[in-house]
Amino acid sequence: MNTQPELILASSSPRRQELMREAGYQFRVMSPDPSVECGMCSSGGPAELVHELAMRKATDVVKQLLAEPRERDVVLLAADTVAECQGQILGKPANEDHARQMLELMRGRQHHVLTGICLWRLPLADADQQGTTEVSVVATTLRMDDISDDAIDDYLASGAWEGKAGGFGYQDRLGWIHIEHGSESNVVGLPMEKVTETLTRMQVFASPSEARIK
Ligand SMILES: Cc1cn([C@H]2C[C@H](O)[C@@H](COP(=O)(O)OP(=O)(O)OP(=O)(O)O)O2)c(=O)[nH]c1=O
Repeated sequence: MNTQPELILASSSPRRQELMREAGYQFRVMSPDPSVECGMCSSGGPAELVHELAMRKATDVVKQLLAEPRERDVVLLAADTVAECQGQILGKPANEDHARQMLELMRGRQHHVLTGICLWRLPLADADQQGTTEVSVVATTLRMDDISDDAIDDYLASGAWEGKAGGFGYQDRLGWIHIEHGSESNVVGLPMEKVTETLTRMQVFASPSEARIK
């Protein structure tokens, strides 16, 4: 009998799925409804925003989960990532012009990428089905070179900005965005150091053989 809790990644982000697979975790993917991100006020700053959004995404998927029969404990992971530059919070760009504005703001400047993660343990034998949650926010500091308009145009034409907070993908190895300090995986959607530490405490372990095969 499998005594480990079932791990659920509450995210439709391909990069988050890849990071968890690379680390050797076995998990099921469930997607939070994108509407949970609507109407959020960011006046509290980026850390408060990603904290709240990670919680909202997790809550949405817990609701979906409680509607299905379960045989074992569940541990669920949800996350939200934004960039911040000069006090402006930069989420996923709505279109190419929006992505251009973000890149123009960040060029030649230091900026931050923050990811909020919510880990939610839902035991089977929990009468009120509340479980326990742990929320953390991790920040990474980056700097973008003072790139030309042409370089921005080329990147935008590639379409690689789509669906990425701040309008760039660090994983695209652009050569003009550098990490000054902090976690690299945090930039692309999950602070794996923090995720692994918290999952280990919740008795969820990666399978070393899976990690080696990758
Ligand atoms: C900064 C940065 C972000 N990203 C991605 C990670 C996230 O998928 C996305 C930020 O949007 P999120 O709203 O955090 O996540 P999502 O909408 O893609 O997925 P879900 O809500 O279902 O979990 O930006 C990169 O892939 N590379 C980067 O360098």
